[in-house]
Amino acid sequence: MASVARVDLDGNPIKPITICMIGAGGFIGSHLCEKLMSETPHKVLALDVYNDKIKHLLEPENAHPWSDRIQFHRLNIKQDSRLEGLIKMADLTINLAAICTPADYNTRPLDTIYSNFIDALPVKYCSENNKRLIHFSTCEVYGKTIGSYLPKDSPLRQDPAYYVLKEDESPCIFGSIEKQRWSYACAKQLIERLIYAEGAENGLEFTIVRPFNWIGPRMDFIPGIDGPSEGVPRVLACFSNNLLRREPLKLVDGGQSQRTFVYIKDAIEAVMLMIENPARANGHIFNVGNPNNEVTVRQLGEMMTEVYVKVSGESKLETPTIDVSSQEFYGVGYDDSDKRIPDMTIINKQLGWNPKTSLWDLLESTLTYQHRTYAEAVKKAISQASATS
Ligand SMILES: NC(=O)c1ccc[n+]([C@@H]2O[C@H](COP(=O)([O-])OP(=O)(O)OC[C@H]3O[C@@H](n4cnc5c(N)ncnc54)[C@H](O)[C@@H]3O)[C@@H](O)[C@H]2O)c1
Ligand SMILES: O=C(O)[C@H]1O[C@H](OP(=O)(O)OP(=O)(O)OC[C@H]2O[C@@H](n3ccc(=O)[nH]c3=O)[C@H](O)[C@@H]2O)[C@H](O)[C@@H](O)[C@@H]1O
Repeated sequence: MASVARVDLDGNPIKPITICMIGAGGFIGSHLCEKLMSETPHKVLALDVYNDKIKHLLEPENAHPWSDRIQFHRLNIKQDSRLEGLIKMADLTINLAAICTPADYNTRPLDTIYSNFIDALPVKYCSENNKRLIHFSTCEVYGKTIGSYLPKDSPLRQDPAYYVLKEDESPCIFGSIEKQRWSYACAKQLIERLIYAEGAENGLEFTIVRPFNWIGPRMDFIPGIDGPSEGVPRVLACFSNNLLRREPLKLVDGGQSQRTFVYIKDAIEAVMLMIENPARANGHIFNVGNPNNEVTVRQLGEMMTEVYVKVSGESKLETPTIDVSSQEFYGVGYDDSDKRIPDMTIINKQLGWNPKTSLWDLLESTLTYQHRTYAEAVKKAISQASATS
């Protein structure tokens, strides 16, 4: 409870602070706001163009005990003179705002680069006003592994030195310029360098977070239900949509790419430690992921299919997956990260954080949420579409 004395990792009492959270209405922001409201005394100035995912925290009729600790400001950081004032009112700024769905990187590369680099004005305002910044980057800054460039049968591909991703050692390896997939990773890399330089030259107190595929409830949207019918969200929402509609899951280029997935609730614990332990978090870049939850995308699809059968009580399709080329699914200029295993040394040492939830368990709670939230709406949309066709 907020009234119980809370201490940081060094045993010092934690003082209540005001946080300016940009992109608070998104997937990660909504979970972070929820945690801050229910378990801490901190105040949040929540900035976003949308607030659907945090409405439950804002509605006054729910008479929440935290209603005087969260304030929503609807604004687009591209063009709003209120931004600097809000950053000045806070002790800490957390910047989550970004275009971060791969389907946009090669089809809307300009918007992607502007959103992830040019629009990151909060860096300048934090530096000029001596405010602490926690900035969300991405594991995509590592790009492809060194191992992916070795011959297919090279035994070195099995050596962790060629694939484990380390904040202070691994290079950033992107494809050629016409592979516009890398527009996002490259913009994120440059903003990391800018933040690092502000730290080195102007004393900006910063922490950079590199999330490795955080997943859970409220991630992205279900096309045609709470997002555009033609929209392509990230893989969790794509596969959830297929399962809800009883369609085969589409495996891009055979689903051979590998990912490690971490449960959003575990990852939020890591962000809380960063917020409340500035002396341990400032000046660091942190991988936040779960190296134990590695699967190929094909294995993810198979596991989601099994879990969905369990939580929905529906039968499995005869053909649960189909292969689709990346060109067909994402268009020209797509490319992929082959494998993403986070090294955990720095986050273990500085914050003592470790993820807890297995992939099966996190999929079970997430797909239970997806089924409860969307199954009826999807059925209705399908029957309406068949009635009008
Ligand atoms: N979810 C992950 O696993 C993951 C992985 C790597 C990196 N990240 C990074 O974490 C951050 C948050 O990711 P997320 O998954 O919550 O994404 P999200 O799309 O759900 O949230 C981003 C939020 O930012 C808002 N936003 C974007 N541009 C804005 C603008 N100009 N003005 C105001 N608000 C704006 C959006 O409306 C959205 O609510 C992003 O920077 C993303 O690159 C996330
Ligand atoms: O979440 C992260 O850590 C980062 O990675 C994501 O990139 P990626 O993992 O490639 O995004 P997804 O859309 O979730 O795709 C994962 C894999 O599934 C595949 N996929 C996706 C959707 C689908 O229907 N089928 C399918 O096989 C993709 O080709 C890719 O190999 C996004 O770039 C960001 O959200 C973020 O920075």
